[in-house]
Amino acid sequence: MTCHYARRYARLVTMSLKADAPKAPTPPTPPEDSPSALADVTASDASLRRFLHGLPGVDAVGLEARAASLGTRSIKTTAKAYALDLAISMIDLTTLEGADTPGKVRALCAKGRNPDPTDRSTPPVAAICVYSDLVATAREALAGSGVAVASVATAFPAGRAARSVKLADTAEAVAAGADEVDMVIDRGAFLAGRYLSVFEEIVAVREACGDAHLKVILENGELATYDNIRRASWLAMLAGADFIKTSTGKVGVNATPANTLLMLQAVRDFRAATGRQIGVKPAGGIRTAKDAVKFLVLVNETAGPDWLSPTWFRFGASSLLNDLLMQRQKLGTGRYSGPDYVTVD
Ligand SMILES: O=C[C@H](O)COP(=O)(O)O
Repeated sequence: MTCHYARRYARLVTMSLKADAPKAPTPPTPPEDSPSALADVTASDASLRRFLHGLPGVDAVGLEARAASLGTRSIKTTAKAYALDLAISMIDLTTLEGADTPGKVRALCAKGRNPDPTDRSTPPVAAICVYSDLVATAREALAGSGVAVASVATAFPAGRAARSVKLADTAEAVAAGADEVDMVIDRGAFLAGRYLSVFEEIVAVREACGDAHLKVILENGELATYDNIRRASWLAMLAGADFIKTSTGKVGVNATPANTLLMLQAVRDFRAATGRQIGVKPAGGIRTAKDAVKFLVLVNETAGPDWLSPTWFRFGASSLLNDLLMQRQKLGTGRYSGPDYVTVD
């Protein structure tokens, strides 16, 4: 990347980060020279480092204050009904336990495709997310439902394996019928500043995905700083991620309003710079309808309404659906059902 491009992109990002209001919903026309500019950015370890370290530093206090203030917004009852259904339709209903069985995955698939058998107006979830060896089971259980199969891959959650193993893991998941692959980045390489190695690995996994969508998990809880989360977001987007995802759900700090807000800014700015829209998936620790609605407010106010659909925003969650169903039922009938209303996963 030339200094000219570094300055130009840094300026563009700085400008768009200054505005609090969401951007216009129509994707802007990308700069005419954007492909060559992006190729320059990733031409070498040095140019990639220059670009990532040229991104504006994150004002941590401002970021957290903004996330907290958006979290206090209340929404009207009519908007709440819409928000609950939207949140359900955005769930990647997840089971990622060592003790997972085909039976458990089949039960989860049945729940995901028809979350409330007493109310057929309840939308299905977006996807069922499982380990790669259970993809075939999920594929069969979801046949004809329109619910996607997502598979974690690349030696999830640690990502500590040879690249050949990670690529084989990805290829197997896709061959078994995964529509979406959730990979983890090599945090060790990232934190050591070996950005090009992380970039190349994402590119290789992207290739192994074929037509499957690629979600790139940054594992924010291990990246130590907000500046690193911004850098990792840009790195993943430059490498061809379809989605950037906060966390595996397996470390101490997972999705937070602040780190999700930061990633929403990144996808907004990336689209302004390149014309390419990338999705965002907060995952881990999102368990209540109240929290889900707060995240939807963040999406609307930061990236904008273009991201308010399952195509561009997902919740990675194992138990959020239960609370959304309880709140949905309360909204419809004025009371909560008994404890048997939702299945316990
Ligand atoms: O990607 C999804 C997470 O692993 C699920 O986390 P959770 O059990 O905290 O909802």
